[in-house]
Formats: sequence, C-alpha cells, structure tokens
Amino acid sequence: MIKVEEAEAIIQAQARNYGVEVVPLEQALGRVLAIDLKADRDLPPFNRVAMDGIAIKYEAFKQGTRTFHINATQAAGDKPVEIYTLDACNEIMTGAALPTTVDTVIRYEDLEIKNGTATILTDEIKRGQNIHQQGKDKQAGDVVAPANKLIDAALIGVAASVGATELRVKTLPKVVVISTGDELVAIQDSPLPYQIRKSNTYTIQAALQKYKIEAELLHIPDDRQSIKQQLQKCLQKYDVIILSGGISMGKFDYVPEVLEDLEVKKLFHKVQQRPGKPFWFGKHANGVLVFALPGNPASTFMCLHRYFMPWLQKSIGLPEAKVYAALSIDFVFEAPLQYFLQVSLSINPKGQLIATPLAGNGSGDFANLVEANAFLELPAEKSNFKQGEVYRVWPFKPLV
Ligand SMILES: Nc1nc2c(c(=O)[nH]1)N[C@H]1C(S)=C(S)[C@@H](COP(=O)(O)OP(=O)(O)OC[C@H]3O[C@@H](n4cnc5c(N)ncnc54)[C@H](O)[C@@H]3O)O[C@H]1N2
Ligand code: MOO
Ligand SMILES: [Mg+2]
Repeated sequence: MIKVEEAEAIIQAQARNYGVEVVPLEQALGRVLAIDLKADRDLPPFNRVAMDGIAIKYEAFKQGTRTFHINATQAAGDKPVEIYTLDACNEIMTGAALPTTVDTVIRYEDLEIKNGTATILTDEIKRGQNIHQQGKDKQAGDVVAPANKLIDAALIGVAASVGATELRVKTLPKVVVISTGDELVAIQDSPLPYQIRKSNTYTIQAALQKYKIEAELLHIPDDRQSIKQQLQKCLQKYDVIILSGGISMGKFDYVPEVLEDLEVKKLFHKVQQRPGKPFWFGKHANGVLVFALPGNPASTFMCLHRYFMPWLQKSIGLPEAKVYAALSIDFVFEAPLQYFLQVSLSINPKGQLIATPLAGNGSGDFANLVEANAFLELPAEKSNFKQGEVYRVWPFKPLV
C-alpha cells in the first residue's frame, strides 16, 4: 500500500495539457486563460477627469485668477472642447477626456457657479489634480492578465475593456462519471428498504462544474460483462473516467480486474489513508486516465478533492495552492493511516486559519460534509495531534 504523497506524485505526473480553444467572453467565467491578454490602448486611454467640476490651466490660478468664464460644458463621451484664454474654464464631468489646453480639475464642492462664471473658493489647488493620467494603469501592449489565470469577474471586466469579445482558454478534458452498484436507484425513485439512491455521481458532476467541466453520467450494474462493455466504450470516448464503487474486496467488486482486462494499466491500488483506502488509479495506452474512487460517499468526496482536483488544476495550468491550518483542539487517531479529518475552517482575530473538527460520525459521515468546509490532513506517522499544531488543509468550499 502506498502513501498519500506517493499516490499524489503518481497522479500529478499524469497531468496533461488538453490544448487551447476560443470561447465567447460571456462563457469564459471559470475557465483558464491560455494566453497573455494585452491592452489594445493605454489604460486609461486618455487623461480622464476624475471629479465633476471645472477644468482650468493651473498657470491662471497661479497668477491669481479665481473667477473663470465658462467656455463650454463637457460631458463624458464628448469630444474635448479646447480653451484658448487663461480666464476661461470648461465645466467638465467625471469620465470626460481632458482637453489638451487645460491641466487641472476643481470639483464643484470648491466652486461657486453663477452668471456663466465659476469662482474657486479654496487656495488648496495642485497642478494636475483630479486627473487620472493616460496610461497610468497600463500602457498599450502591456499584459493586463497573464496566461494561466482563472477567469473571474474582475478578469472578465478587464478583458471587456481591451475589446476581447472572445478569449483563448485551456481546453477541458472530456469526463464521464460512472456509478456502479446494484443497490443504487435513481434519485426520483423510492428505494426499497435495502436500496439507496445514487448520490456520488451527482456530487462529482457538481464539483467539476467549478471549472466548467460538464461531465456525463453513467450507471453500470455490478455485472462483469456490462462493466466491460461500458468501460470499453468509455475508453474510446472520454479523456478521463471517474468511477465510484466496486473496487474493494467484495465478491461483486469487479472494477479493478475489468480495467486490467481492458489494458488500463494499474498505477496504484490502495492508499494508506482514511477514508478512501481502496482508491485505484490507472492509465490506458491511449492516454485515458481512470480514477476509480471508493464507493463510500465520504471517500469519493475526499479522493475527488485530494487527488482529482489538483490533477485537473495542474492539467489546465493553475498553480498549486497550499493551505495550512491550526487544530482548535487535541485530536487522536490511532490507525497508521493518513487521516482526513472533516473540519470547519475559520479565521481567528489574529488572522490565523483555525480548523475545528466536526463531531459527526468520523471520516465516513457523508451528511456531515454539508457542515464541513475542508479536510485537515493528519499524517499517518502520528496518533496524537495537539491543539495549535499546523497541518495541510484541503478546503472544498469558500471560507466566507
Ligand atoms: N473486506 C474489506 N472490505 C472493505 C474494505 C477492505 O479493506 N476490506 N474497505 C472498505 C472501504 S475503506 C471502502 S471505502 C469500501 C469501498 O468499497 P467499493 O469501492 O468497493 O464500493 P462499493 O462496495 O460499491 O460501495 C461501498 C459503499 O458505498 C455506497 N455507494 C457506492 N456507490 C454509490 C453512489 N454512487 N452513491 C451513493 N452511495 C454509493 C454503497 O452503497 C456502499 O455502501 O469498501 C469497504 N469494504
Ligand atoms: O474509504 Mo473507506 O470506509 O475508509 O470510507
Ligand atoms: Mg465494495
């Protein structure tokens, strides 16, 4: 049985670039930018007025002029109206392009406007004030968002401002999520007393939507022939197969042997961890990867977040994010397995990330995952974990 770190290294070594594709800007949220996005013009593209008021030449103020004749009123979006005398000003609005013949903006709060004139009521005026200088944020040609960034709302806005109607993004792998098990019924059905509803495939499908993967779902009964036929088809059609269930020691756990029959090379089976010990991972000669996750819902969930998600992040170019948290209380786990403790993360007033274990029913408590927001990874080498000790943590929900 291999260690968690070895399993992780084997999986991460299989990270693969699935290429690049173009999507409309409106569909790019959650995808990963594949190229450096550059400014098509300076940002801001002109000397942008930053306060509603008047624009003057500072020289006039310096020479003592306080009352200015209003030459024109310039709204945002108007072509700049030049001013050719020192005693004139333009009323000018936030967002307007500053005329080249003036250099200073005074806000309405510091003015009295009457009879076609504006009088400055303060002596606190600085040359160039209230102007957002052309190119101050970015120059034309500068990178406004680098490749390998997750596209969020802020990036969408920057892309729109540089005229990107489409974005080049990383192509996502084609994924199928398969449940196995004769005890499973469809969610709309009423299970018999000895049956349960399928849930793992829905969990996995939902988790993958974070990165916009639209996984297809499939169910296969615990029948060797059906498993073989269905998996054979999937090996031709998808880049990644995620299975749940059918991989442990049971008489009807056919998945590992069928995968090997189909020439999916086993890269490991069983990891020194709880939950999720029976995890199986392999690769077909055609490059298709198979993540066969243990069927217990909490194990499926943990393995998905601890192994599949980091593999996906690496494959689409996202940097690895390592997060650590301190245990809020002492905790004991005796078995020589890496323990993935369900915790609730919070930030204390000192700004430290604190992991509070959730009582629940241990690692297999699936319903508890609604309350938990992370797994704290407790090393297999230790049994007694003390309050304040810091361990790696795997958040699976936003903190706030
Ligand atoms: N003799 C041994 N038995 C078991 C061992 C072991 O080491 N020796 N390991 C246990 C561990 S740990 C786990 S985890 C499970 C893994 O079992 P499988 O991957 O073979 O999964 P199944 O047997 O098919 O199902 C296990 C459990 O999960 C439920 N399940 C499965 N699929 C779904 C689904 N899509 N939605 C909801 N629930 C699902 C299933 O009904 C079972 O209750 O093996 C232990 N046994
Ligand atoms: O993966 Mo298993 O029962 O440790 O849940
Ligand atoms: Mg089983």
